[in-house]
Amino acid sequence: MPAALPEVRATYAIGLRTRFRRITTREGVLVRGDAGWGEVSPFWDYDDAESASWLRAGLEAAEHGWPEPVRDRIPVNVTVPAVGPDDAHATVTRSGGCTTAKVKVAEPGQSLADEQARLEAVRDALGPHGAVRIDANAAWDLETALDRLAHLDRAAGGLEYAEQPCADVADLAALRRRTGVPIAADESVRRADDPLAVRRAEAADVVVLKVQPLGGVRACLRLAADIGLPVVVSSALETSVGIAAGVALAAALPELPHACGLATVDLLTRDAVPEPLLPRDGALPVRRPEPTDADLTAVAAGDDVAERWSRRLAGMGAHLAATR
Ligand SMILES: O=C(O)CCC(=O)C1=CC=C[C@@H](O)[C@@H]1C(=O)O
Ligand SMILES: [Mg+2]
Repeated sequence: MPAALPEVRATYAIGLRTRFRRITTREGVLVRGDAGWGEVSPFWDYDDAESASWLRAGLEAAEHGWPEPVRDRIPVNVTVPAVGPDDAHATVTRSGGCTTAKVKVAEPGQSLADEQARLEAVRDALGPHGAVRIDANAAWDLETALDRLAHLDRAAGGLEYAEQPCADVADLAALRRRTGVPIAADESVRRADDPLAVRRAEAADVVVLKVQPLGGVRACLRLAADIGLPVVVSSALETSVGIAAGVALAAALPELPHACGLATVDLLTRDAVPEPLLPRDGALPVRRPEPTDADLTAVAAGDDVAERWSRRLAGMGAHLAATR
């Protein structure tokens, strides 16, 4: 039997200001239940089985809400896509006071020199006291990672950490033993059959947790407790409706030693709420913005896209029901 699907209030299609993760438009559905608004927006390259966790997170938001916060502001990093140095500099400067930057590297078609120039520009914009982290999205083999990290650590004037430099947990562990740059695991947690393998292999200093891919705020809190490593909560490039779930997780974690990757609404050309979750003084407030009818109309996708999402939701629902 399929899982009960939430009430879909809008299917959205919103442009990205810069190509990110090789996409230029973000799509998803906004749902509404007794506890509030939720977002379900798995990327199109995820099948129904992998997307079922994203639906589970949207259902949690709409039907149950989230645990009580233990803090009221969430320090965040500015996210710098794989852009040129001038754009990277400007992105940091107009970030809303972020003192940590996460810089995308290993973009296909770009050179080490492109990455070095981007990192130098980011350090220049942040000043000496800011923190710079990079994300390679699992692109490098072990030897490439060792070589790149040495160069990029220098260009950045010191890296806070490198997120998912290699795909394999064994390679992350080997790299961690051979470099002074701390390692963060993202895909090895959110797309792995066994997210605890990172801990057992001593493959990471930090884990990146994302609410939708990991099936909700409560599922992430359990995972954080099981893994026992410092957590950075990051977005899955959602509207402020989805970002609010990440904020709720970051607000409920017992410890939050690093800035979170939740300042991504600015990567979208518009948001689905009147008051977007954007940083001020480098932090997001702990609140839950609500879309208005005018917002929903402004972000609404065409009928063909809405029809594709309706079929997709049914497929996710069937998987969720089968795994309950
Ligand atoms: O962590 C951040 O600063 C922003 C979120 C972010 O980088 C990502 C969001 C969505 C998809 C991913 O490719 C990407 C990531 O790998 O962390
Ligand atoms: Mg990542």
